[in-house]
Amino acid sequence: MFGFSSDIGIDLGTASVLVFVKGRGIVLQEPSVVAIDKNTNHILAVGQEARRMLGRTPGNIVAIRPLKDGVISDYEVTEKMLKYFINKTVGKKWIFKPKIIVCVPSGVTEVEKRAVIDATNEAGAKMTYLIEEPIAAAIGAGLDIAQPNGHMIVDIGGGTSDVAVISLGGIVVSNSIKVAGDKFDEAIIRYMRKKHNIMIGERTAEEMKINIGGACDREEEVTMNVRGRNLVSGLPVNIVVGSSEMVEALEESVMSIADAVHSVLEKTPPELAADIADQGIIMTGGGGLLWGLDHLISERTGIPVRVAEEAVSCVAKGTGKALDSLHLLENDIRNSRSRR
Ligand SMILES: Nc1ncnc2c1ncn2[C@@H]1O[C@H](COP(=O)(O)OP(=O)(O)OP(=O)(O)O)[C@@H](O)[C@H]1O
Repeated sequence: MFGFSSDIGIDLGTASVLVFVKGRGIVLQEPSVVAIDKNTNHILAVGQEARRMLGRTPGNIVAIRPLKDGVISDYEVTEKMLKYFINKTVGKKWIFKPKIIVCVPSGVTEVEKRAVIDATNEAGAKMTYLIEEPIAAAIGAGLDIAQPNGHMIVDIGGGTSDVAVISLGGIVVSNSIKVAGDKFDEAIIRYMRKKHNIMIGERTAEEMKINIGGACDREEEVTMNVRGRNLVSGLPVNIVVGSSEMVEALEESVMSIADAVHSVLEKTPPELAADIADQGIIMTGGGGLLWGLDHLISERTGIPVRVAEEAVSCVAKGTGKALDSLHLLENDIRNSRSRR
């Protein structure tokens, strides 16, 4: 059965992929994970199903996260994953191929941009456009970025934290660091190994971050039962971990994000800095939901911080909305040659 395709916005994230279809909104949100049979090179599962396999695969199966630190680390697998998600969204056979906008972190190099464009074209786009993450996040957070008014966006994803000052539809000052949600998880794994002699998996670390993690101490300590493997005995163990321990584990990562925000503010022209001081900083992305991070950045900068509504889907929504203004955003969106 042949179908008509609609234009698509994709937030191609390190942790998850979100797909926005014009007229339908966000239609897909799945982890950026692919499970592959190493012997045959066949894809066994993509997204949610593949994520369940992370850390639990037999020798011949590998569960891969093809994006690392906000950029494509495994090109072929990224292309296959994109193909799968695009097919899942619009079907396999189109009369017209869709135009696709993909969102990339503000710090990506030309080579990395090219890799995203090629993978998307290979996956079936008629034309691929790129939009920088902070611009998409700002549009998704409902800001009117076309005005001569300074806005600061802090988008904390899985692989990168993007800090940007936006005015008149463009980025004036920005910084992108490879410290975000994934580094929080790694810090928790390291902490558990050092302090408790326990090895935990990535998924457990993420659960701990979401349930008891924090950038500063809570009024009331919360705890979680954590399962792992004792490094000395090699046996499975259960221990109770408290939220104040997580503050200690995450301190260094959280501080580098606060430093990045501070350094962008230092480089911001005074008029725009005054606008930001009036309106506050907007935080988006899943990593921005870390308990108390808004509070910590606000304390460090003296500027109020607001976490955007639906912080995780903000970038995808903004990418989708940008489909309506491709002509207006031509300066920020890099066009690519279409492929046959
Ligand atoms: N409530 C929460 N508290 C803390 N972290 C969270 C919460 N919810 C999600 N996260 C984290 O947010 C991160 C994913 O965020 P998001 O989906 O915005 O990233 P991404 O767009 O895939 O990554 P990137 O933009 O770096 O490519 C993950 O590290 C996830 O563990």
